[in-house]
Amino acid sequence: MADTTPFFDRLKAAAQTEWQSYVDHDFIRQMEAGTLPQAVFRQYLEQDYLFLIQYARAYALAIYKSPQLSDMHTIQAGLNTILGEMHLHVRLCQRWGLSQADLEAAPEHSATIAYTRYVLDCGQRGDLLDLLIALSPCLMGYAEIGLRLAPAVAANPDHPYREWISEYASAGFQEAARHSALHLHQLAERVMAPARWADAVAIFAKASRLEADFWQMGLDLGQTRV
Ligand SMILES: Cc1ncc(CN)c(N)n1
Repeated sequence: MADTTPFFDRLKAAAQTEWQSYVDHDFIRQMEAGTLPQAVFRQYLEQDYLFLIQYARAYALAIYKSPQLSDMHTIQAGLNTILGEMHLHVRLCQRWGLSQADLEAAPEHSATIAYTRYVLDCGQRGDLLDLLIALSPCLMGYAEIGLRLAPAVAANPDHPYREWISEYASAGFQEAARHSALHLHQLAERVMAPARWADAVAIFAKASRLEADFWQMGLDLGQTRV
């Protein structure tokens, strides 16, 4: 009998260690507890803005790699979510006196380059499925983290990371993640040969590990630049 488990859930199960290292990173635990130092969050957020610019390029590449017009429409919705997300970064950074131009002029950290260029490379050398697998930890992981952290905000109206958590727990972001997961599943059903499974898991595991490295970069930078 064919496996009807959603493709994304199968990837998560196959790369459980890497996935957990991402969604249960110490950065997230400290954020949930409200103890994450602001210097760490700020370093992370500045790099995340640069990350999202490269991610938007990867979504544009996904449109280029789309075999069907319907794929393009779905990916365009994901791209809009990424571009919309950047308003949060601009808003929060403005409170620290950082303008959008300052953010764009900041140098990319090697962890930002490693992750984003890995994803872009998956798209350049592979097909749309390879690229969507490499992109999937981004939306789906933050949606999972947003839901997990939402009760901490509900319990504490003065939670220092209320705005950030609320963005990823929001109905709009959750819906975007659900749409992306469904699209990934439908595309895998259309084009995925069983022989590709090991490569698919390898891409997903690598992207999840690079997400974990991204949190770690925030923790490390925050310690050195207080
Ligand atoms: C590193 C990273 N990964 C995912 C997301 C959610 N779009 C993000 N903002 N930053």
